[in-house]
Amino acid sequence: MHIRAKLAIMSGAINEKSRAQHAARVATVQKALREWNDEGRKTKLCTARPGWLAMSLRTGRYKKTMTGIPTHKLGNVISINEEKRTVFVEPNVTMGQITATLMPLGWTLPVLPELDDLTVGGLVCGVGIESSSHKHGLFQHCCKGFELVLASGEVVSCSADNNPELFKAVPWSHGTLGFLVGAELDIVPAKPYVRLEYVPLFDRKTAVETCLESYKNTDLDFIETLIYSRDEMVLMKGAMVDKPEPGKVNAIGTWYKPWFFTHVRSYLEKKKPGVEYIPLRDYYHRHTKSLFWELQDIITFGNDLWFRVLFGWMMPPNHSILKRTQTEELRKLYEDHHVVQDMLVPGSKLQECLDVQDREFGCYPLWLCPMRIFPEDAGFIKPAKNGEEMFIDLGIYGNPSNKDFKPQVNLRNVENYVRSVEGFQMLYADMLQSREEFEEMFDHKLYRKMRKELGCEGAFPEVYDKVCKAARW
Ligand SMILES: NC(=O)C1=CN([C@@H]2O[C@H](COP(=O)(O)OP(=O)(O)OC[C@H]3O[C@@H](n4cnc5c(N)ncnc54)[C@H](OP(=O)(O)O)[C@@H]3O)[C@@H](O)[C@H]2O)C=CC1
Ligand SMILES: C=C(/C=C/[C@@H](C)[C@H]1CC[C@H]2C3=CC=C4C[C@@H](O)CC[C@]4(C)[C@H]3CC[C@]12C)C(C)C
Repeated sequence: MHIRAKLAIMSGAINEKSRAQHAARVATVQKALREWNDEGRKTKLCTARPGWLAMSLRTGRYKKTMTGIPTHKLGNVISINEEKRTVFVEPNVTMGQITATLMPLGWTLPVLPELDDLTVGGLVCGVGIESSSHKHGLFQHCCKGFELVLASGEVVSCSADNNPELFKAVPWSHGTLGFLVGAELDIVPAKPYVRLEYVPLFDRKTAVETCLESYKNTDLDFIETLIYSRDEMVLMKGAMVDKPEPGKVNAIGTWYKPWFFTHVRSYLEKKKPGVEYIPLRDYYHRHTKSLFWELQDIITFGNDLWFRVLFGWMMPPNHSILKRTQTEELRKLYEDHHVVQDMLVPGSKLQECLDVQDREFGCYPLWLCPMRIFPEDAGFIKPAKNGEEMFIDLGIYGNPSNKDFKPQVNLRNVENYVRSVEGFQMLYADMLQSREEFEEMFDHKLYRKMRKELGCEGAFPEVYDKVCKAARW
């Protein structure tokens, strides 16, 4: 089957047919926009993808008041160009779909964010990061081109050579310049296994130095750190390989296997490094089964052996079902007593940033994922003034141990700190900054220029108006 699929793709037969089907689906987006124009542009626009499907704790209030454009009906992989090493996909294609489609053909994405349900549209118009970002940058840096439908209904394409300003302005724009209907993404050869080296580290200062040094190693395909307490962390260094060493394969994605973060923690208990060979797809989706470590607060016995053996195949509960069935009380509980945040800070500030995290939240475990911000790619994000390219995503997910935790105080303090070190906040999470503070964190120059040129005012809200606290519940 895979060989036949490959032959058909190479002959172009599938590519041509699906391109025609894609054009028909784009026409439905254009039609919706024409109707909105004909009806006198009564409200602003957003996508019609229901808010509870979004990979965020929150749901946009604006979904109820704005006109929804049905981009979420576009969910197919359209064509693969093995010579050019690209794949053309529609915006509602998910990361799970991408690995299932590309890997049997021997390809993968350079940056493949790890939760199965993340969509290309959300990662392009928001931001995407993964443990290969120390080498390849953000999801946006692995995109060759975008196809958009503007508020007027016109279809435009952009890439580094064609319409380069629009190309730079789309990432982080949250659907406020136009509707993404297609994206051409880089692909790279996939190997069947990841050789993963686990390195337990015990003293914060030296551990952070060791991590920062390793993050520079672009010979590694993957690198990340999980931090379990002030002075306990495990650095993981991964490289794609063709063949595993006998007896060292660990298919961590199998339903009865322990949650990945608990498996990683076992290296702290053993107090010595180790090497395993993990099937590539299992590696990519290693944090999916336990939603990082969020599932331990939802199904407290979810990692017990009996549960894994009997019900592990059902995990994780779909985040959108959890959102859809969330009561107001539970929502409030999460809002007041739970942190889900990703702060992108310059590497040189990591030590300090961990201290700020301890003081304001005191959440553990933490996720460290290094990433590059290249000066030439800057758009909504500004490169560091001192030329530093290595940033670290500090992922904070869990219940704060700070007994006096108040989001309005402690999250605000962390946001202020991140802004003061020229860092960035990922915008899928609660964002409490004022409009002025937000404009200090993110560069609005190119964005505003594009909004003017494309006639976005009156058609789309600004990013701030989609991501601030008042816009979501
Ligand atoms: N590893 C990672 O990188 C992770 C990233 N995330 C975050 O989750 C989000 C992605 O989640 P996902 O559920 O896929 O996406 P979302 O539905 O959350 O969309 C994110 C933003 O992109 C806009 N958008 C999505 N598709 C389109 C489109 N076709 N055209 C125009 N605008 C669009 C949405 O607009 P609208 O609100 O109008 O629908 C929204 O503002 C990103 O913001 C990402 O940063 C979360 C977890 C992990
Ligand atoms: C951004 C990153 C990772 C983020 C994840 C840890 C969170 C992204 C979306 C979060 C969730 C969405 C909805 C939920 C429903 C609630 O009832 C329970 C919590 C949750 C499952 C919540 C949990 C955390 C997320 C999965 C990195 C990788 C850049």
